[in-house]
Amino acid sequence: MSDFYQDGVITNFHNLTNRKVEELEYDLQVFSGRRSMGLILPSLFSELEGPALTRIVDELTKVPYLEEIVIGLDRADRDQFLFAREFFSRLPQRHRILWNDGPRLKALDEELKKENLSPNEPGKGRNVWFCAGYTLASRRTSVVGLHDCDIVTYSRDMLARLMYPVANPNFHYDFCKGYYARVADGKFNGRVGRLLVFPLLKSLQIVYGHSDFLEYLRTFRYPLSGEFAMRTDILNDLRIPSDWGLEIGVLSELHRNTATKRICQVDIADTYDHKHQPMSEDDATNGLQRMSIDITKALYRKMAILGVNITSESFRILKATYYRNALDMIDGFENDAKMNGLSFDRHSEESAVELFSGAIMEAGQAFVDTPSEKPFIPSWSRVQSAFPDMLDRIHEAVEKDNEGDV
Ligand SMILES: O=C(O)[C@H](O)COP(=O)(O)O
Repeated sequence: MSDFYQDGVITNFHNLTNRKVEELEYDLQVFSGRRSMGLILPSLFSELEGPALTRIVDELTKVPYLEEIVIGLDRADRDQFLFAREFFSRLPQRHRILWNDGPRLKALDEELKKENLSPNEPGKGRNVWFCAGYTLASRRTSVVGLHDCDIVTYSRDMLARLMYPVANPNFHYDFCKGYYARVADGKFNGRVGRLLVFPLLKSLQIVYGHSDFLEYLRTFRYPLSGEFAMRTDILNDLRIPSDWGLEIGVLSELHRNTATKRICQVDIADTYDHKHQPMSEDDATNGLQRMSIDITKALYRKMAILGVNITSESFRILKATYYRNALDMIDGFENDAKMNGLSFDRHSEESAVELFSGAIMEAGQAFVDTPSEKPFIPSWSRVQSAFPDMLDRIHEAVEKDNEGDV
C-alpha cells in the first residue's frame, strides 16, 4: 500500500486498492480497440536458462491484450537461437525474436556501421534500439511497453499497471515509468539507485544549481527501473545511450521531447527482485562499478547539453558533496530498515558509496578526456533519412529468421 502523493511535475499513479488484475486486463482489452499494444523484451540468451524468464513467459501466456511481443536476443549462436524460438513458441500472441548476432541482422548492422549509424558497443541499449526499430517497422502497435527479463518477482499485473496510463485513450500520457521498492530477502537492494542516483541528483543540484531537469529526474521514485511504456511513435526520435545510461537517457529524452504533463509514473509492485550483479570493485568495465560510471556519464552529458560547465574542479566538489549526502541517506535507510524489521549491513553500504565516489571522478575524467565521443545511438528518424528502406529490411530479416531456415 503506497501513499497518494502528487507534486505536480509528473503524475503519480498509486496502488491504493490492489485492484484485481482481471479487472485491469478487461479495461486494457477495451482500450486495445483504440490503442493496440506491444511489448519489448531485451534479453540475453543466458536469461533463457534461468528461472526468471520462464516465469515471465508463463505469466505473459495469460495476457489477453497484447498485439505483439518483440524479443531482442543477445549473445546467442544458431543453436541457441533455435532453442529460443522453441522457448518462446508457447506465447499465444504474435511474437518475433530479433537474433541480434545472426547473419541477417549483422549484415544490416554492418551497413549501418559504415555510416556511423549503429551503436558501437553491444549491450542493453543497443538491443532495445534494434527492438524499437523492428517495432516501428512492424507498425502493429500504438503503445509499447518494455521490461527487463531478469525479474524474479514478475507477475502480469505489473505489466497491466505499467501499460494502463498510456493505453487508456481518455488519458493524455505519452510515457509512463514503473516504480517499486527493491526489497528482497529481508533487506534493501537497488544499490545503484539508492546509494548513487538519489544522493547524486541531490548533489548535482547543490553544486550546479537548480534546474528543471534535475527537479524532474528527482520526482521519479525509481529512475533506474527498466520498466516503462510509451506511445510507439516516440521511438522514432529517441536518442539513447548504448550502455547502462539507457534508463536515465530515456528519461532525459522524454524531458527534452515531451511536456512533463504527458509523463507519469506508476507503482507496479510492492517489492521487486532481480538478478544481482557484483560490485566489481577491481574492474571498472564490469558489474555495478561499470553501471555507476555509465550512469554518471549520462548525467554529466545531459548537464553539459543544458549549458552547465562540467570541469575537473566542479566534479571534485561534486564528489565531496555526494559523499556527505550519501552517508546522510544511509542513516535514513538504516533507520527505515530497522523499523521494518529488515537487516542492514552498514559496512557494505558505506563501501558501495566509496566505490561510487570513485565512479563520479572516473566518469568526470572520461567526460573531460573524450570530448568527441558519440554518446548516443542515432534516432531511427535519422537512420530512415539515410536509409529510407532500412526498417523494411529489418522487418524482412526478422521475418525470415523467425519463420524460415537459419
Ligand atoms: O537498480 C540498481 O540499483 C541496480 O540495478 C542494482 O540493483 P541491486 O542492488 O538490486 O542488485
